[in-house]
Amino acid sequence: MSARINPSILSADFVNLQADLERIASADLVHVDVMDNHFVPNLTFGPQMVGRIQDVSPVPLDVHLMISDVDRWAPGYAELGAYSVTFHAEATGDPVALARRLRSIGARAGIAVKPGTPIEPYLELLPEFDQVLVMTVEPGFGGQSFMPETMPKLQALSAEVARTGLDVWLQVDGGISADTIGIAAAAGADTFVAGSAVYSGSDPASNIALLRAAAEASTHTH
Ligand SMILES: O=C(CO)[C@@H](O)[C@H](O)COP(=O)(O)O
Ligand SMILES: [Fe+2]
Repeated sequence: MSARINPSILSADFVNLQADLERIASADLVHVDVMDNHFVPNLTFGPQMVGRIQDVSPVPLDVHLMISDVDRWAPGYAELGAYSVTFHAEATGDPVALARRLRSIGARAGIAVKPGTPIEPYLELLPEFDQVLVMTVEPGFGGQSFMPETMPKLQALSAEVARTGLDVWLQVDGGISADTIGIAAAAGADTFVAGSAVYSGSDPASNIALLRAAAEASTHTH
């Protein structure tokens, strides 16, 4: 497996975003955190801004919706061309219907769970999704500490992926660094979001390479 590294632009410079996007051209996807100050206590940007990011980004968009009323808003992100659109399980009453709608528009459909949300109810729904995002911090802010107690959810997901042979990506988001990425990779994650660990310091490209090497080293030894 080649580890996918998706830098989060939550840690980028919002007034020099195009330049900060070009600095992560060696990444697999760019992770775009949409927050509404309702589902989470923080506010970022909406469809107009994400549309412009889509226009200029050197890599495809991995949109993470931390918003309420997601059934209303998520399809618009698929329509503007996002490669994947991930919504929170806690924000919709019908995750399967929403995932089908996103796929019908042409996006990969992702479902995310907060640290306190169990994964068991979603295991049997895996064929409906292209990606599952296990939050490794409480959603809302970058720069928080990785929560290792979320790892059993990844182990359950990767066992189910192995059992079924489905091609579902297992993503982690929050507190991922060169020190923690190996823990998540060993538990079964294959797609890694990193904000502060990519944009801190002067060279995001070498941070991406470091993270990729650390994830792959850990995957190969397990
Ligand atoms: O969704 C979120 C936060 O809610 C993330 O995507 C953060 O942006 C990750 O930042 P770091 O923990 O890597 O600094
Ligand atoms: Fe995120």
